[in-house]
Amino acid sequence: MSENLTWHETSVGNEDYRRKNGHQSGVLWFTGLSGSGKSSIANQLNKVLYEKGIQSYLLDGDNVRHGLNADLGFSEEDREENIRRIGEVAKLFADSGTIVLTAFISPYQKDRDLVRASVQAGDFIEIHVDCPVEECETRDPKGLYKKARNGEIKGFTGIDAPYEAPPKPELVLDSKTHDVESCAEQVWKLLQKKNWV
Ligand SMILES: Nc1ncnc2c1ncn2[C@@H]1O[C@H](COP(=O)(O)OS(=O)(=O)O)[C@@H](OP(=O)(O)O)[C@H]1O
Ligand SMILES: Nc1ncnc2c1ncn2[C@@H]1O[C@H](COP(=O)(O)OP(=O)(O)O)[C@@H](O)[C@H]1O
Repeated sequence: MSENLTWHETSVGNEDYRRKNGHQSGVLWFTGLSGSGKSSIANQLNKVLYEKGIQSYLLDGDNVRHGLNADLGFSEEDREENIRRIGEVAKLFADSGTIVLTAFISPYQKDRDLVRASVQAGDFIEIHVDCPVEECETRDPKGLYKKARNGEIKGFTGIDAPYEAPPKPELVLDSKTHDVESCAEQVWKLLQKKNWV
């Protein structure tokens, strides 16, 4: 970090935004294999939140890699930096009173833990979108598993790059046996139980 920097306190803060919005803010961190359903479920939940008048925003893997993280690839170091930057952005959204939904593979537990540790205690909900790799490969919505099997993509998560399933997530969604709406509904119920909404 550069020297000669001073943190500025702002006159309007997180509690003010939360009071104005009438709900809690924080990070809903969806993690799982490619094709497990992170984007579909987070999108569905975001729609539900929007329709209920809740201040929310979805940060999605492919989209963020088109802009903010366009310089990053899929080595372990680049994935770490990808998640670090997304964590910083998510933190800013949460600070602004928003429920931010993130849909990234985020395969390493240490990277997810760093994001959790960077926000206020209780403001991070880790959601494992759990789906066997065989099912993800059958779905293969973008044809990437096929490419990975053909050797056209190297270091593909679940094929020849690791995915560390979270040992203690706040929620596990079984997206093989539950449809998108039902998975989104489970997250909504958790938000109610935790008095976020
Ligand atoms: N090598 C490799 N491994 C995994 N995924 C790959 C790879 N190359 C490209 N893609 C596409 O990039 C999307 C994953 O980006 P993420 O930013 O979520 O990845 S990570 O969290 O940094 O691991 C992922 O999107 P999702 O399918 O939505 O998960 C893929 O479309
Ligand atoms: N229960 C489910 N939850 C989420 N996606 C599902 C489910 N069942 C089938 N799908 C399909 O699986 C694919 C998941 O793709 P996507 O949401 O892009 O996953 P990810 O963001 O994890 O890569 C979509 O084509 C979706 O329609």
